Amino acid sequence: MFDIREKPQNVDRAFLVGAYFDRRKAQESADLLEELKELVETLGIEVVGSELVFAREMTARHLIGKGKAQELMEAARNAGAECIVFDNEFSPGQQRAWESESKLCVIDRHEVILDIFNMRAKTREARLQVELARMEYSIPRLTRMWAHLDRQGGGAGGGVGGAGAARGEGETQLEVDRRMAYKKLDRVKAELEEVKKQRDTMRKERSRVPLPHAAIVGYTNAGKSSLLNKLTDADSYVENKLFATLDTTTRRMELPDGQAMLVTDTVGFVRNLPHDLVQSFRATLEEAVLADFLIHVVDASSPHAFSFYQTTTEVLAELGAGDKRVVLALNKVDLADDSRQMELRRQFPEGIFISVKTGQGLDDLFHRIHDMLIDRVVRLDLSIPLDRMDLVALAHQEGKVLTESYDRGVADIQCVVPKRFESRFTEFVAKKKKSAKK
Ligand SMILES: Nc1nc2c(ncn2[C@@H]2O[C@H](COP(=O)(O)OP(=O)(O)OP(=O)(O)O)[C@@H](O)[C@H]2O)c(=O)[nH]1
Ligand SMILES: [Mg+2]
Repeated sequence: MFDIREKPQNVDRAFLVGAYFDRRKAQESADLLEELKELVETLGIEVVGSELVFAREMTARHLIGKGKAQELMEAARNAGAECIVFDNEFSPGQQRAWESESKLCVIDRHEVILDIFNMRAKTREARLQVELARMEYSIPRLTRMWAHLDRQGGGAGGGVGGAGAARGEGETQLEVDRRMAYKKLDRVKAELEEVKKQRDTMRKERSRVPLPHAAIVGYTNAGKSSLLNKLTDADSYVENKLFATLDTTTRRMELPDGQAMLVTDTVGFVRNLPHDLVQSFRATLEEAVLADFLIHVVDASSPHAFSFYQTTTEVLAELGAGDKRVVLALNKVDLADDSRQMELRRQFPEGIFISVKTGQGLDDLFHRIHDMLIDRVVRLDLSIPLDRMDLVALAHQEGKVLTESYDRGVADIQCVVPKRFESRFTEFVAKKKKSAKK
């Protein structure tokens, strides 16, 4: 069988490297390296050292200059690291070069995130999505895996290839491995399709009850699951960890005025999230794309709040949810002092300060959500001819019919329907009755 390396499990100490090639990016790269530290620690790996490197140009073999590369390898070894983690994305070739010269395992940010996702994925769908993303990442790196096995004296039969992977004539072992890997990839894709179909069915079931639907989105650790729990008395998995949630949970909630709606919790975003990982979580995030509006949660206590906010909006745009209406909730305001709050007010004039922990600001949030629901529906007075009874049926099905009467081949109805259906009815909007002025 084709297996993906479970490398970080064998690694206890890591040395981090972040390289930047434009002096203006110094601060951003330093922040990202700090975040990488958190990501690596999430995997249970101790960070024994790190270095931020400025390089004038990228090189094909080591990404950065050879002398600097050797210096870093030396530093990593001296610090007792078993692994070098790069904040930049590596080509498979660059990764190989670093590994063979440093004799340490070398991974990049992409692989760290894949491993965290792998650790966290719980439902079948999330597991399949992660497996798919990891396979897509690993296949171009198969030569490297194979080299590892060779070195361990494992060779044929172990890890890659295996039973049923008989080598065709003129086929190298590597080609056999690739063929097997692609076969497995297709299997996982097919299985995922199946799960998606089930999810679609569930969604259709849900849309039969025409409840408004909001999705909670935001950077990882912002407090999305906490907010869902607070809003719905639900029991979503809350933890002070990155990517605690990898599946979407949809729950019903009631606003203080008794109005019901659905709320979905989603996976958190992170800067430099591998593109294919975003793609593979597209299905899960579809909930966000299909929701009537979004509740964007930002961790107000983080000095990086604004850049977290930007990342989330960028990923949302990439997913096709860029033009959704948004309620912006600046959470954890209990941890932000007055001057910080003033700064946030400048950065996010439309934001609502909340604290899921203390309950502060939740009433404001409810109000804003309530406002969102009001302009989601439209009230119509209609005169529909009887040969268009399908529209009367549509009004019943998708909205609420308030009054209904039949007279001389025409159905007069007053109804409230979701805005997206309004255009279907415009032709039959009742002319205003002539006012009896004369
Ligand atoms: N001080 C404070 N902590 C909060 C607040 N809201 C959430 N937290 C904490 O923030 C951490 C992250 O909360 P989660 O709800 O798991 O965050 P999330 O956005 O769902 O995170 P992921 O699922 O990892 O993307 C937890 O330790 C929460 O207890 C708040 O208003 N104030
Ligand atoms: Mg969560």
